[in-house]
Amino acid sequence: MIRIECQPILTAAEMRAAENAVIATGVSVETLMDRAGTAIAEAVRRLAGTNEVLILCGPGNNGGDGYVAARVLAEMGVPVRVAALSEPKTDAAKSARAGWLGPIETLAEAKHAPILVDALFGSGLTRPLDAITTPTPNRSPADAGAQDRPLGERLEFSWAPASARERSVVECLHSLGNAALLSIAVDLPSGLATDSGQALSTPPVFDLTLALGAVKPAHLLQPAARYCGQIRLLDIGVPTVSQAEVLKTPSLPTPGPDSHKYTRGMVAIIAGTMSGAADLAALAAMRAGAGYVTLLGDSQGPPHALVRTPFSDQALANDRIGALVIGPGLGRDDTARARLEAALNAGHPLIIDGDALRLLDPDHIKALKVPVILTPHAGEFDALFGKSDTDKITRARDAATRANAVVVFKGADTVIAAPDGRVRIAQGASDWLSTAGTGDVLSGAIGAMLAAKLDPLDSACAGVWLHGDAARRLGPAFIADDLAEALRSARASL
Ligand SMILES: NC(=O)C1=CN([C@@H]2O[C@H](COP(=O)(O)OP(=O)(O)OC[C@H]3O[C@@H](n4cnc5c(N)ncnc54)[C@H](OP(=O)(O)O)[C@@H]3O)[C@@H](O)[C@H]2O)[C@@H](O)CC1
Ligand SMILES: [K+]
Repeated sequence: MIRIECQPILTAAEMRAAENAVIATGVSVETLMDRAGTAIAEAVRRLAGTNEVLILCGPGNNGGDGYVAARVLAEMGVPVRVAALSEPKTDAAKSARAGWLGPIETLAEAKHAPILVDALFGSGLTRPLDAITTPTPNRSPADAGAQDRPLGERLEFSWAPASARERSVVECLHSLGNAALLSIAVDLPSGLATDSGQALSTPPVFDLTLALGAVKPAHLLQPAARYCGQIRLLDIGVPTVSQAEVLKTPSLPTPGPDSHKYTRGMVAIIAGTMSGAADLAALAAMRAGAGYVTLLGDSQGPPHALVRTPFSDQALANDRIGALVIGPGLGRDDTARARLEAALNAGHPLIIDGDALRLLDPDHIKALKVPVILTPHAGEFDALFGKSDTDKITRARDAATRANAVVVFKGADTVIAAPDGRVRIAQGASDWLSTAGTGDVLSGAIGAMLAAKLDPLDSACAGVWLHGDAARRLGPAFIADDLAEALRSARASL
């Protein structure tokens, strides 16, 4: 089981292409399925101990992985049962099914077990699970329970119309998941759309998802990601490359004996109508490691290390400024517009956030000759680039190309896109980040990275990573001031 940090992220089609490339070298689908099922069985055995395992198998290759895992677990001596939704449809899944010599229960009648393994649907799911009625096996009501059926006896399913007494697949999955001590999804929790991260149906929240061969967008994008629990990658011998990767822990420059405040980087923050937001960005820039932070605008108070200067074209012209942050608390009045115009023309690398994003034209940004990082949340993104039903990765990538800027599309699933198509997605954001001022903190942290001369994509990634790590350290109910302070601990952990 491999941690997913830094791993390539593949869509369903990209994963199929990667598998087909391996198949073209003479490796059969059955071999890939055998590798997948064996890796699943090994992972499950480590977690299950002596507990009984129930594996739910669907009609496609995800179900095939489940049958292989069941066979291998049984060979390992782990108590295992199988429940199926229907007969397998693909040749590989049929062959995997044939290798399982134990009985098969119906999903609707399956009794729970301490360990639940969901191999109903993976990357092939195209429609909601509720569209499925539970199948009924062709056997008499007097027939004994499936568990008592002799080894190897086949159970033929037929598809019956839904009746009031039939349980939907979603209901079965929830009730078995709720009763389990540990629930594990094979590749993806059943019900999730691989590429968009939408929940076509609502699965239970799993404890662990075992991604096969590669991380998929649904492991990271909301709402899908919330159902995955911990995510681990299983290697099935399929080489993968992608321009999209899971955000990694940054490697940041540390000061040496020759360092001084300017070599560590000077960040200027432009204040506006709500100076507290600019104060938060400034504090964050300092705690993220900037050598010199100046706040241009009308504000007072600690910390004393923050250099407060009235806004002027002359103050903005300081050629030591390595990153200029504009937007937090800027307002949207004429003064705000004038300050934004001055910032765009100042010739410094820019982080544009908050109110400034509401005043911008993306095609204007494209014409700028300096590195630009935009940090919109969903509302600001829609206002700047327009609404769309397309997935978040594609939207962020298209926006980055259109504006010729790094775009940090914020949220519980922050997507960072560069104009050249590279994408990084953060995982495991704290839900407690949903509080006022955390966006201001992020813009300051990114400012510190850009001023330290990291390239724009690396700056955005490092800022998002530090921000996420600081939030995790704080636990519940922190405020943005705490978050800015905690950036120091996040940096110290590197
Ligand atoms: N390819 C490889 O080399 C390897 C692939 N691997 C594994 O394969 C998985 C992908 O397999 P997959 O493509 O067969 O898709 P899967 O998720 O099993 O489901 C598709 C089936 O479900 C059906 N179906 C869809 N929606 C439905 C609905 N709502 N209600 C009812 N039915 C529905 C659909 O029917 P159809 O849409 O064609 O009518 C089809 O029969 C992947 O996640 C990984 O686990 C590994 O073994 C490694 C090697
Ligand atoms: K699954």
